[in-house]
Amino acid sequence: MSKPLGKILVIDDNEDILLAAKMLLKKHADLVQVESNPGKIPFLLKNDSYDVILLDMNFTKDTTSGKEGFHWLEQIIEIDPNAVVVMITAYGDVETAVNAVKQGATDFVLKPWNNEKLIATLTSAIRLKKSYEEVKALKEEKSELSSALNKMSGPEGIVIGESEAMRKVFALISKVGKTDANILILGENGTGKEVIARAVHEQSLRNENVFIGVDMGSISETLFQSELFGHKKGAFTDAREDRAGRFEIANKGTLFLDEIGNLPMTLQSKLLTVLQKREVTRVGDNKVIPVDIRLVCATNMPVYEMVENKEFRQDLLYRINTVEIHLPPLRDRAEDIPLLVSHFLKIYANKYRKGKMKVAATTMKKLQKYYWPGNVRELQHALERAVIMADTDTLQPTDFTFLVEKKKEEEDFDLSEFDLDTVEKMMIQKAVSKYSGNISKAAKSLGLTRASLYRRLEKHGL
Ligand SMILES: Nc1ncnc2c1ncn2[C@@H]1O[C@H](COP(=O)(O)OP(=O)(O)OP(=O)(O)O)[C@@H](O)[C@H]1O
Repeated sequence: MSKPLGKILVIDDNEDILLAAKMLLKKHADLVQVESNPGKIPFLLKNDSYDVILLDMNFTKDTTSGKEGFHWLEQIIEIDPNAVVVMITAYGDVETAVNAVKQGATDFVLKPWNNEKLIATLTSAIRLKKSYEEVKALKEEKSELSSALNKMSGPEGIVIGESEAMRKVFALISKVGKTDANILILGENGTGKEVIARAVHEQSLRNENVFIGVDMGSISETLFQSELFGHKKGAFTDAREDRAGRFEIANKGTLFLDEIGNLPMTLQSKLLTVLQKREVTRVGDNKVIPVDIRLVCATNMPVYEMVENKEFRQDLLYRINTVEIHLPPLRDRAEDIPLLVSHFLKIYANKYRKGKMKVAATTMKKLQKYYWPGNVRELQHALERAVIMADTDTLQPTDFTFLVEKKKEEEDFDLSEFDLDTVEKMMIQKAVSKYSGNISKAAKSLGLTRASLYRRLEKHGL
């Protein structure tokens, strides 16, 4: 356990004072760094951070003006505006010391000091620094919270579903919600991964604390570390303020890393290190900050295939997937559609002041038959649009003509999921079947000669 005085820097040109300070303070502090040359202050502060700095007022022998003390105090505060500086001043020179406090010092001690008094002064100075830091962290958390709350102003929050698949999901959430197990939510776009992540947080013991989401797919490589781990003022050109990262802000709460499958390999290892150690260091700083978070990740990418293709780190996957929640696509749980429809209908009829609205039975059938490539999100938007455009209070199938039927096979054919060889094989199969085995026509449609199509048929064992 760390000692009450933490890390102390003592600057005095009198070696006897430094020795006495070191002997006394080392029992109460984790580190006592002593320095007789104040010119080294900038170097020392750039390479380490101190909980309190004990600074002599007068350095050049026989000088009692305190000028040098003021100079170095100013330098320290310029480097670290939150530094806690306790001035050492000669007996009888209280006036100068009071001026130093006016200029930013936290307190002062008189030379020769009383040991107990010195410890007490330093202890309350440290306490003051801690409360500065807490206020600062609270301010940062507050601003993050309000922006997170703004993003939540949509109809999120309630999880709708009564299908067998969704019941299983709910049962799993109530089983693992109260544990701190890492959760990986897998599902297509718009299936409700974020809604489920919030539900996990609501059911957890952390629900009085924050839920912080990060879209890993939209963070640029350069901003990754600063966004997630924070930065110190001046760490890079745009770092105008000290800033807490998402990990720090989520402390004691839930951190939701969305689209984790989109994270480049180089950043995956950085993330893994933090998840293993459960501590972060802000960019440009060397202070290690422990973080206590519950981790929930989500992706629509085939992470297991990605591991096989060396596009996703296996060790990272095993770190995040203690419990997996699979969200089935909406087309596989059409029995949830009527509930979702009435949920969104209520919200949008209310929002657009349309009074009570309903959907015709034929419309519901159409909606239940549709393929919903964008899942619940697409259904939600379809209803919003239909409500806005409707002239009567009953939505008819014609109110949804904008939904274009797509064949399942076409949807399944997502080129980005296959390698070149597989895509070639699929294209050939498609062409041959389209032209009912007519090789000349299939070859022509593929832009190949008959001979080269035959060669490829052989290569793919077709
Ligand atoms: N079961 C549900 N009950 C109520 N609303 C839902 C449900 N599932 C999804 N939604 C709504 O659908 C929209 C999309 O949900 P969400 O953002 O959670 O999906 P996602 O899977 O995280 O999407 P993406 O993969 O694009 O990030 C949201 O507006 C959400 O409120």
